[in-house]
Amino acid sequence: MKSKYGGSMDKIESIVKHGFSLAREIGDVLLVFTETGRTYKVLKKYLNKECGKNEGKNLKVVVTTPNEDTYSYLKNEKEIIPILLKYRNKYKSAMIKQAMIKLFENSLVKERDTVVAILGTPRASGNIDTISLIEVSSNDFLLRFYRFINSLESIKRLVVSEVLDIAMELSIEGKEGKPVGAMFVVGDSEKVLKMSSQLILNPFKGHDAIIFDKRVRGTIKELAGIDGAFIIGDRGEVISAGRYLEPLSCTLNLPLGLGARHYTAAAISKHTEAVAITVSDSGGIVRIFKDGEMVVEIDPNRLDRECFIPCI
Ligand SMILES: Nc1ncnc2c1ncn2[C@@H]1O[C@H](COP(=O)(O)OP(=O)(O)OP(=O)(O)O)[C@@H](O)[C@H]1O
Ligand SMILES: [Mn+2]
Repeated sequence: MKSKYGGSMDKIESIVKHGFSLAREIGDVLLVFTETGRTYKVLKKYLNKECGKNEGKNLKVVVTTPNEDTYSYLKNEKEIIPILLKYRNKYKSAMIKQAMIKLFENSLVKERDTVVAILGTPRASGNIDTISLIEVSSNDFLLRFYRFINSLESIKRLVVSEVLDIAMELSIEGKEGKPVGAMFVVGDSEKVLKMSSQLILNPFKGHDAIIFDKRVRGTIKELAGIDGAFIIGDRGEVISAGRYLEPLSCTLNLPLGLGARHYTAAAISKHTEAVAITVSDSGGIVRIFKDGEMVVEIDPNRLDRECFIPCI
């Protein structure tokens, strides 16, 4: 039977059925990707069926979508954990990476966990064609990100996750169709401010702006590309933009080819408790610096071989 979205229903049905039974057999988390919610509706039959019940197996079922309407529908569904993806990727591995980052940020996955993902070609709704096995501990990128995000105390983790979302959106969307660079310095702001000075009048002065506010998010994206860094407090307060960082000089062990933005980000993270997140304006790669090290490097869209996730 052809579904109105193109993929044949029987194919989708059997992928969901086998993905679910695989997850029950060897997985800790079942991660289902859906645009319209239809794949979830196929899964729901197995979740509710007597034999499908995950008795004695606390299998977490996460359903993720980039579609706000689908997300509001999923939020009312029992037995699943809905996650909203902030943007649509071009590649399956990038889509899985985005979802895995969300799972880490929400403490839904532990280091030794196995995740079974059911997905299709991104941006082609209804075309479920892949079951993927993700072992956090055997994937270098995922393991590094997992350990980084778990090294942060809970509030800071929320703030860093929000800033990382903004950085990833800037990387994907750019500004007026061109790549845009940015640097965000999160936490230990008193010390960071002492090690920096305003390049321009501070647009956030006196505004009590908070990073979780959608209007502030929009303002930051509008201002992205100006010289200097955004300074964000431990609780998400946006303290300044256009800030020139002058950290003490230090020897850093960074990959070759990075310039002043990245060196300064690493240096400020070495001399303070701050985490620095950069978006490169040549290529859009997002990098995270902590304790003077580049701990994570993410290219939200390129098919990143090194962390290509094996798909069945
Ligand atoms: N010390 C600093 N403090 C704040 N911002 C800085 C500092 N150094 C550089 N930047 C910002 O980084 C931008 C890019 O500088 P540069 O090209 O040297 O860095 P980069 O590491 O090569 O980054 P990109 O990959 O984006 O080109 C500068 O225009 C400036 O806005
Ligand atoms: Mn440069």
